[in-house]
Amino acid sequence: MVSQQQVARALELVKLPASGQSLTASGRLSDIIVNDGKVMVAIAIDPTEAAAMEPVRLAAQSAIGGLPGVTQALVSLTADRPDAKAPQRVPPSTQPHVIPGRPSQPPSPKATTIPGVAHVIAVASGKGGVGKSTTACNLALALAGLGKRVGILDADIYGPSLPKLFGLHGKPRVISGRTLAPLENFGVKVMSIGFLVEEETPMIWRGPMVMSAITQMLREVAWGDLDVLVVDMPPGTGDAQLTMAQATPLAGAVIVSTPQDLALIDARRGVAMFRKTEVPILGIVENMSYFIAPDTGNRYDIFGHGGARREAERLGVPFLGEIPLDMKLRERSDSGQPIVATDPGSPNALVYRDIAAQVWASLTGVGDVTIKPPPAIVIE
Ligand SMILES: Nc1ncnc2c1ncn2[C@@H]1O[C@H](COP(=O)(O)OP(=O)(O)OP(=O)(O)O)[C@@H](O)[C@H]1O
Repeated sequence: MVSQQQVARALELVKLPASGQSLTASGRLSDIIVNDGKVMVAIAIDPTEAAAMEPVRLAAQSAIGGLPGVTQALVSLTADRPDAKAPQRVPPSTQPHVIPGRPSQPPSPKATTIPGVAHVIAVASGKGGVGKSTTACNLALALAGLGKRVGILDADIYGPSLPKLFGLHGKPRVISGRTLAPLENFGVKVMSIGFLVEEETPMIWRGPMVMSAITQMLREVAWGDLDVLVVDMPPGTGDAQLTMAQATPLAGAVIVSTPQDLALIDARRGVAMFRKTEVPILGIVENMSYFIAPDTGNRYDIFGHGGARREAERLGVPFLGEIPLDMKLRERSDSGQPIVATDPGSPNALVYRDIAAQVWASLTGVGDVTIKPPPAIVIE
């Protein structure tokens, strides 16, 4: 098993071009994270040094990769965003590897697009546990059901749930160099940090490391041609989420909330965060909106149904739909059999399809998306 000390020693042999100083002694290294053969480290740079430091990054990566016991080395350059009064541009060819640090001066420069990907959308929530990942998963499947080419990226790297939701296990195949092949199920391409680290591993990340991991999953994955890439964002509206919203070329954001006042306050923060970064709000989804008792058919508004619709009206953003609290939905999600893929004709799957149609219409400006019921299966 490789240790942090061994990595630090290996990086002593990598020298900075200008001063000849060793990388380890330069004070530019972040914490070295070693996790079951995978090593992650970031090098702090000034944005103007991006091109000059790229060979250093590559040298560091191969020095770490050459250590016995290392299965994967991820080295990234990280830069604090330059002061707005004195904008400094990073050469486009090196942009993908430069990760902004703690943001200080909104708005940010727009992130570069991902070749082959027409629209990147975020699914976000102001707070955790409201069903953001469940919504992202079923929205992606519903978009695929509308005939779109869809990928989904798990940016919720503190608690990646897409492997479970999509019933996917195993490691992504390395296609060439650093490029990974996404995994695929139900016709949707999926990439998650959960494929790269063991399930039970506690994930301790520093801000720049979060960005570096997400940036690599965005840009060093062979997504191919996609109509939509859905990004399951980390929950919350802190610096990590703001930086993420700035560094990703987002065409829009879907906010997921439960109907309670407390959740709605957080959802409002989510809307404000995307507005600040000039990302259009595609709309708000109310999850766990109501509950229909399966035995009696009685309806219960457990969390006070309708709050998200009112909030959307107040904020002047579209209200996309209501997903009930539903045991079958939870069971299917938890067993890797998402409802839109495995029971596409069910009422809840149709709600997701309706939400997907509205999202697609907003992205493309096409308002005539009609929802056809899925084909009936005839057994003769
Ligand atoms: N409409 C629903 N009905 C029943 N259960 C649901 C519903 N939506 C989500 N759940 C369940 O709630 C739990 C949390 O959902 P999910 O992981 O999607 O939330 P999240 O907001 O992404 O959470 P986190 O912030 O922890 O990533 C899961 O067990 C999921 O199956």
